[in-house]
Amino acid sequence: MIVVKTANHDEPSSANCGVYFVMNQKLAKLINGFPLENLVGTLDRDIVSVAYDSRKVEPGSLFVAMPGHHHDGSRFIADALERGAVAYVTESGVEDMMEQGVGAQNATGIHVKDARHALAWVSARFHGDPSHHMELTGVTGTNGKTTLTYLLESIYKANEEPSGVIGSINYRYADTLRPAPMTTPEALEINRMLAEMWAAGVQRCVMEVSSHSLALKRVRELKFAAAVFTNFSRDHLDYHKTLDHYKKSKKSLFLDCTVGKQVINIDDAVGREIASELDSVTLTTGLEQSVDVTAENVKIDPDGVRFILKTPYGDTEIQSTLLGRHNIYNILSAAAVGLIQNISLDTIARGVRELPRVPGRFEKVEMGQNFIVAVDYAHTDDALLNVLKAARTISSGKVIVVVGCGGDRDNTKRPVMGRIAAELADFAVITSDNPRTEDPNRIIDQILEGIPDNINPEERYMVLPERRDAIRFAIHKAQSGDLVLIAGKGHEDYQILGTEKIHFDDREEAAEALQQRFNVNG
Ligand SMILES: CC(=O)N[C@H]1[C@@H](OP(=O)(O)OP(=O)(O)OC[C@H]2O[C@@H](n3ccc(=O)[nH]c3=O)[C@H](O)[C@@H]2O)O[C@H](CO)[C@@H](O)[C@@H]1O[C@H](C)C(=O)N[C@@H](C)C(=O)N[C@H](CCC(=O)O)C(=O)O
Ligand SMILES: Nc1ncnc2c1ncn2[C@@H]1O[C@H](COP(=O)(O)OP(=O)(O)OP(=O)(O)O)[C@@H](O)[C@H]1O
Ligand SMILES: N[C@H](CCC[C@H](N)C(=O)O)C(=O)O
Ligand SMILES: [Mg+2]
Repeated sequence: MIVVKTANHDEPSSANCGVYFVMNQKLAKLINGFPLENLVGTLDRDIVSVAYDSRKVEPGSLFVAMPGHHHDGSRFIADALERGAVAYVTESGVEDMMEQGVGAQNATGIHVKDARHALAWVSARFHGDPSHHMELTGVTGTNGKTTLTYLLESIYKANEEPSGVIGSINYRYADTLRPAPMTTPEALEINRMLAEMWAAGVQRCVMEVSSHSLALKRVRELKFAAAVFTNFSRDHLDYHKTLDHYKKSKKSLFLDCTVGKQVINIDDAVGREIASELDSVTLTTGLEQSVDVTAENVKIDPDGVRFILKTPYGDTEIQSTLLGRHNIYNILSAAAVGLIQNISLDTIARGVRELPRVPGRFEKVEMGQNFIVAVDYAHTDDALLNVLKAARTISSGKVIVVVGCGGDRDNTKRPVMGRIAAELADFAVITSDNPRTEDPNRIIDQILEGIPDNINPEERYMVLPERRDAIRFAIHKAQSGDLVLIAGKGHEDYQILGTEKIHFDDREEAAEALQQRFNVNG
């Protein structure tokens, strides 16, 4: 094994007046300290950019060839070199590559055991380790991550601080707003964005840390000032295969990454497991156990939640328009992060109060109708269970749910979601979510498999594979005081049919259905 040693890291390349310039970096400095299996060629090279996709290589790039689920990135080294890469990192033997003629153009070949980790390493160094200079909070868990990031962003805003957010809905800081193709992007994009935020004067960033990103080492070389665990339930078994692998990935944020302070919901069994494996936890949260941060005098009604926030730093009254008991957990976690970052209880309470809604999370569609219509991103069985329980406490009449499950994703949750929808709602309309390349009717059959035989389809559920029809049916069925919950797609403004993405927004569809039913605005 070879370990290259050079001087220590510098500050982010260049930052002033909100302008961020990336300077050339020496290859030796980028790879400094990372274990190498072999090295062919010189490290004394200027690197102008890092790329893990050969199609994004430019003259002077370092190309990191990653093992993929469809291709071995090493297949694209020749392409990267043709486009001007001056060095490449690969898990394949560089001498073999040279023998095959790859690298004949005098590029530097670096053989490593773990190219994903190497990408995380060089991406962080190339951008000057921005997470070392900022206060970065990572949020993991099956549900609640996006909601928590919005809460924390609102708390920072109440504290009059600019902040950045990386998560499922978009990536944003200052006046910059980018679409989010992934909840947690690759290490290269994360570090680039953090460096831009830092250069723009943003000191605090909160990011969702998905289980994929942990398993694929996207966040491995980041320094988290704080990490939060929300909860653990079934999801993503298409990728992780076993619940144990999924759990280990989630836990690895706390056990394998650099984390300063921890906020852990120990009402959750996996939260307790993580806490027991750590030497200490900065703040525990929960409603059922003896914890550091909890809620008392809880009131949940159709307008939101109210409670007394009890913390080691004192108590304060919390009011939020976020709905349901699950959101109390999200508020407790956000408040705990605020507290460990020295934000006052008053400011935390204000930040929570001033967040009116989170896009697509129990987002109401209001057209003057006398029943509630809410769009919610519940796409896991636990989320559906929680949101239907919340719906029940909010509705003064019946609860009607529109639900489907995504294709090319975890199919083990389908029958469980079917059972929960049929058991907890008064009426369920089973429909399509994003079928992707699967047959929508097959997905629906798998959902139906979970519905117990004693539930009468005529009275309690029906199938309408076209999502638009399902939404219209539910809205036409609702009576005064009822609640229509449209679950699964939340903020998504598209539907993926096969490999095609069409515009489709549950909120727009619900508004149109209401308009059609009541002939509102014409
Ligand atoms: C399962 C997964 O995460 N896959 C990611 C993975 O794709 P892959 O393994 O299929 O890549 P591949 O096509 O085999 O290619 C291998 C390598 O060759 C490179 N390549 C490919 C073609 C070429 O011409 N040249 C070239 O260099 C690719 O850039 C890649 O680095 O590497 C790609 C490049 O970084 C990612 O875009 C891709 O994420 C896809 C889009 C994805 O859907 N990921 C989802 C599952 C995901 O990450 N989701 C999580 C969780 C969301 C949640 O919690 O709900 C998220 O954080 O978003
Ligand atoms: N703390 C919670 N516990 C259980 N369910 C929750 C919680 N918070 C939100 N939910 C439910 O989960 C859904 C998704 O919430 P949110 O988007 O905040 O989670 P997420 O972890 O970011 O999800 P994703 O993994 O898809 O990014 C919500 O619409 C709601 O139904
Ligand atoms: N980020 C999640 C979102 C799922 C949302 C649901 N609408 C679906 O398409 O399954 C995933 O890709 O698994
Ligand atoms: Mg999310």
